[in-house]
Amino acid sequence: MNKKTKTPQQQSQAQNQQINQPSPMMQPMSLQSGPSPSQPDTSVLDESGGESVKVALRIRPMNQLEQGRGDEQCIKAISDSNCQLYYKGVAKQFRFNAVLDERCTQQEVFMKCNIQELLDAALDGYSATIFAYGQTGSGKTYTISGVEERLAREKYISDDSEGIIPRATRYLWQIMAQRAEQFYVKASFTEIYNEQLRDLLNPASGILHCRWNLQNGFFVEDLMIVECTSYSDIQAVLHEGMRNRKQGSHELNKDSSRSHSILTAYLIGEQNIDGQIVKRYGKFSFVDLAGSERLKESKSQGDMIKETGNINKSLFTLGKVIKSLSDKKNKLPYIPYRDSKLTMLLMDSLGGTAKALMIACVSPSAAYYEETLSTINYATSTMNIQNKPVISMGEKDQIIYNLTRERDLLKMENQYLREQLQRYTNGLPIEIPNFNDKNGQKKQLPPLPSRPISHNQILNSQQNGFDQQVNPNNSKIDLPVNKILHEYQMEINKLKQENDELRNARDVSVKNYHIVMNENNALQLKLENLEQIFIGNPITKGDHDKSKIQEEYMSSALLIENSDLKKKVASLEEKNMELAQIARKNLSGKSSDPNDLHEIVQLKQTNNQLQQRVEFLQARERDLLEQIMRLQRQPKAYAGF
Ligand SMILES: Nc1ncnc2c1ncn2[C@@H]1O[C@H](COP(=O)(O)OP(=O)(O)OP(=O)(O)O)[C@@H](O)[C@H]1O
Repeated sequence: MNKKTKTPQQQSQAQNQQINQPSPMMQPMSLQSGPSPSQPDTSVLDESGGESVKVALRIRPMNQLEQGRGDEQCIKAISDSNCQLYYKGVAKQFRFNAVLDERCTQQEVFMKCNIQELLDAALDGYSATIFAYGQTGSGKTYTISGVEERLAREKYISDDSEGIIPRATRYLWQIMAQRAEQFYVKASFTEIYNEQLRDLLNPASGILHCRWNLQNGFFVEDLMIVECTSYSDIQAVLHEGMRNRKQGSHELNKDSSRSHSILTAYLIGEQNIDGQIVKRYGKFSFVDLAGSERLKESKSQGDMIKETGNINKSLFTLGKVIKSLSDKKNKLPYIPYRDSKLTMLLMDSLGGTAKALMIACVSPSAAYYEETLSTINYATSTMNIQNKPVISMGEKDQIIYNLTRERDLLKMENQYLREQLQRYTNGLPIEIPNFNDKNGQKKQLPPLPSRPISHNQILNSQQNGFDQQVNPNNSKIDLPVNKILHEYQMEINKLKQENDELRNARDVSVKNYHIVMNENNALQLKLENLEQIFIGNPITKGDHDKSKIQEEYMSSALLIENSDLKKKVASLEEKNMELAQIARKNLSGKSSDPNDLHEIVQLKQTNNQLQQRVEFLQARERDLLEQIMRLQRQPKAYAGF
């Protein structure tokens, strides 16, 4: 780890620059090739690109104190996402994105909270935050970092007890080595102690200030940001910070954290897109909050009483922020972010542009029922907070990025439409295109745009076109870049035109499909009706047995006069409808996707066959009617009936 001490002014400037522009002295990481383990983005997005803050509840095992007292359990997991809280024989159920019970290992926490997905997003340029919330001694530090005293030791040896930070950073380095971009990583570690900001990597710098600017929002001025060129560098950051973090010992936790800590990894990715270097500025923050406590329970003494007061005060403000963001009915006139340092620094993660995960930690003991209920209420409100995650990048890069994304999406869709139409013309079955290249490797889909887009938005953008046309006279963009942007725009316009034509051709085919489908249904119904008339009287060509026809006619005539017949006819019609539906399904095969154009070819063939059968039956019907008419003209034929 390279530690650099700067004058406060230099640091302030460097901070803003460093986050956005890696210093030329920084060594790019060596990249190796390998399969990309990147996962699909499974975040649920609303139409406006919003995404709720995810919440996992972790129940730690009973500790020695609780076991020794013979405490009863007040909370238990009943599924992967539900838990029950008991109080005086009454059980209340709560649902979270994940519920992790006392048997859940650290590795399972990492997997079940889908932390890899958040890390992938941070590498794509998003800001992501994981924060642990809960009563003192509930397992926040254990979850976020691991066993505190082990992490602070000079020689740290990794084991199963290690928490999210070591696992996440190790994952980051594995994935960075496999991705096509070049990454630069920096890290900072700060704590809020007694409502004052301190640098855990440079404690000598004293009390730091929280500032705000347009580019970064709230940030810690003069905070040391160190370059990390390897996993061991960031491990050293964790070790150094844990060593310097304010700790205290009280009745409920011998290693109680007396401060809120924030370890941030800045991930700057550089990607070459068609000869243009596009930069993205991802960020990952691991927040370990100090635990709330009741002085009566913790029996805190001396300075710790003041610390507890400050901890509880900032957590109270956090609660107000969460409440005002989540409770839409009782909205406060403003969100009280500025009421504490903690909420200022978490502004982006709560109701902002970051992806966020809260891990709410609780003790299972009934002795802390009230604290557990309070944590659950906070956690439940937090799930209602909507963030709007965005990728962070420069304006020029952003435009290029969005244009290439638009172009690639159009190319993909046009290729698919072309394939469909080609196959339809050749009468071949339609295949869903796979996105594998010739070597069987999964093709990388174009990266996400700055604002994640929903499927509808993709469709809309393809239907409505690229609304924000690039203005070639944009003075902020230099000339060569401007030319490139113009070329992109032209290419997109061409693709859009082709897309419109292909879509029209597809629409015509879909229309045909529906016409043929309806025709077939009508024919099928007709066929069923005709066949019903001849139930029990198989129709064979050349059947000229007159006496048989007479019988048929007479029994039919009587039936028609019978009032019960109407009911029978009605039920037969119902049956026919069912049969027609079954026939329809059989006709259309397994898929009823109107886009599946091959279906139309098959349907047309079936349609011809049905037409022939119906024509035959109609001829047969005419024949019978003629014979009936003839019989009517011979009254003797009825006499004996
Ligand atoms: N899931 C768990 N499995 C095993 N031990 C745990 C678990 N969770 C917590 N512990 C242990 O319980 C003790 C308290 O946990 P921890 O220090 O993480 O609590 P905390 O919520 O961070 O408390 P504080 O707010 O006081 O800092 C530690 O000794 C920790 O190792």
